[in-house]
Amino acid sequence: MGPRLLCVRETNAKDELRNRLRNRRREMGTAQRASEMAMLSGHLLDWLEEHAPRRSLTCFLSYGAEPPTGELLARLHTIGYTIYVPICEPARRLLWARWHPGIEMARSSVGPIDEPVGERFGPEVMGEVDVVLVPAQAVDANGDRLGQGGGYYDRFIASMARLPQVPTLVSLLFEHEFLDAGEIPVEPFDQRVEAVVLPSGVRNLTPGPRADKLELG
Ligand SMILES: Nc1nc2c(c(=O)[nH]1)N(C=O)[C@@H](CNc1ccc(C(=O)N[C@@H](CCC(=O)O)C(=O)O)cc1)CN2
Ligand SMILES: Nc1ncnc2c1ncn2[C@@H]1O[C@H](COP(=O)(O)OP(=O)(O)OP(=O)(O)O)[C@@H](O)[C@H]1O
Repeated sequence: MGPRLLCVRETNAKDELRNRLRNRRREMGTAQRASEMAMLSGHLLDWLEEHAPRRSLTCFLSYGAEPPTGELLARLHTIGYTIYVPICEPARRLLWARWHPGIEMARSSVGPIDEPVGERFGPEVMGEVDVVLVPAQAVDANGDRLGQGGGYYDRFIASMARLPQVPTLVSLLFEHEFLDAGEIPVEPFDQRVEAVVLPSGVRNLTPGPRADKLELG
């Protein structure tokens, strides 16, 4: 099979898995999502003590049935973290804005979501950031990640390659969203995360060979 056909197959497989995972998140209900998030947040806060010496990170402002980050963000601010959140730009690029409780929000230029007002920062601000919390619908034991399908974080992570130091990439997942190695279909542009935080604890991931790159030669 040629590279182009291979990508069509992987794209369809991703969409199917995304739909299944989205439904499962909705079926969990608010109470279970909140309870898994509370357990996960405890592990994350402990882990950050060692992995975020400058107390600086990025986090997403959750929407829909994502792991709800509201209380985590407030807690991180209280204990002194500098927090950046993603800003959607045209052409599926991300910029970054500082976040703190009560910051004024305004409608995004590209979609029906609200984003903090204030200065925008490019990828170079990641030189000051210890950890990027990467939104995901699922991650497998290789660190391969399935996102919302915009490719925003894949592009952003690729754009950090030229920085002298890159933050640690970590996803927050509900327990059932951590999958066996190879369960996530991958395409050549997909970027991996290094660890996941689950309600049961932190898992550091050991990347296996890339199936896509092998098949494409
Ligand atoms: N909370 C949170 N913020 C986040 C992300 C995220 O996953 N979670 N993102 C992570 O990347 C970025 C936004 N990602 C997005 C991904 C897809 C679409 C979107 O419009 N999807 C349409 C399909 C559009 C199209 O294909 O033309 C849809 O789902 O209907 C919007 C934003 C940045 N901020
Ligand atoms: N580095 C890149 N350069 C150009 N296009 C890219 C790059 N990375 C991803 N894309 C495009 O983004 C699209 C979506 O990718 P993918 O399905 O992996 O998104 P995702 O990782 O689930 O989304 P997100 O990162 O927004 O959470 C792909 O069709 C791909 O063409």
